Amino acid sequence: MELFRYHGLGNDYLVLDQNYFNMELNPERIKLICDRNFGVGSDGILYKSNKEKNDYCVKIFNPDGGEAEKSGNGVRIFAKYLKDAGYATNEEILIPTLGGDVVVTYLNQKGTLMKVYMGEATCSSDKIPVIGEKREVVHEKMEFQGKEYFTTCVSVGNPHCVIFCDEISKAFACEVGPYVENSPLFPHRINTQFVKLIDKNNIQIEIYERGAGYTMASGSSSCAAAYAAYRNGMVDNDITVSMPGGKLQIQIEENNIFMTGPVCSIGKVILDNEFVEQLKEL
Ligand SMILES: N[C@H](CCC[C@H](N)C(=O)O)C(=O)O
Repeated sequence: MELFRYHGLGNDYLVLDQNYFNMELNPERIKLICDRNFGVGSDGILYKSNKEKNDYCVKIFNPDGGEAEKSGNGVRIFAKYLKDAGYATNEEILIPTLGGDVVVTYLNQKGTLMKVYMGEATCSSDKIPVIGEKREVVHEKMEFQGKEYFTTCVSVGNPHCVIFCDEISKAFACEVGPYVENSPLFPHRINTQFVKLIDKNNIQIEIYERGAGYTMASGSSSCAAAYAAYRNGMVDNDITVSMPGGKLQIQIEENNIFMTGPVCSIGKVILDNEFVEQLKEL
């Protein structure tokens, strides 16, 4: 059984292609594969099933075993895998995800840099979702861990809670993030970004992901944080998002979101039968 490791700005994923990994996935198997001590270790799994009628369809799983509607680094990685594995030969492809279709344009022959149409962003409470009456969740006071924060909530296919701060840090993201992720305000839980405004074209973020915790980078988080800053009138429509793992370029056209960034292939992982037997028991 083989799987393929990639990363997008230090947000690493394992690609499981049913042609090389012929085992059904379940939450327990996902958790063990993603475990950084007892398994291969990863920020998530990108699964290519043979059951889909569209060959480019991807299922996205978080290390906690839950399924995500979309992943920005994930779709860039999956597009690179499709090219590396010889499935994709065109310079532009459409990848269906649970949270809507994305369109990937390869910007070089190797496919290590690409521009992705991530779909439409929205702050509408019913689309995220956020409990309460239907409204635009922009600059709304919310309480987490007994403290009040002004938040802007965004869906780009998956849910995000964006909090603007004068200073941000990994420690702060890891302290507050779990309370936001699991707040009763968010029926599907939520990804959280802590955002420092640099200028009209630059923001810096720290990320606490739903089902994954702290990550070095996140494509959908970058889209959500940039869109939230745009909706609050803080930035223009061309924003560089800086994260601990690197930078992504976000462009906003009305509510349409475009993300440009790199992907890196790390290598193939061949699972020993001993570990495969462990997975089969789950
Ligand atoms: N944890 C996210 C999915 C991965 C997002 C992130 N890795 C990205 O690059 O967008 C969720 O549950 O919606």
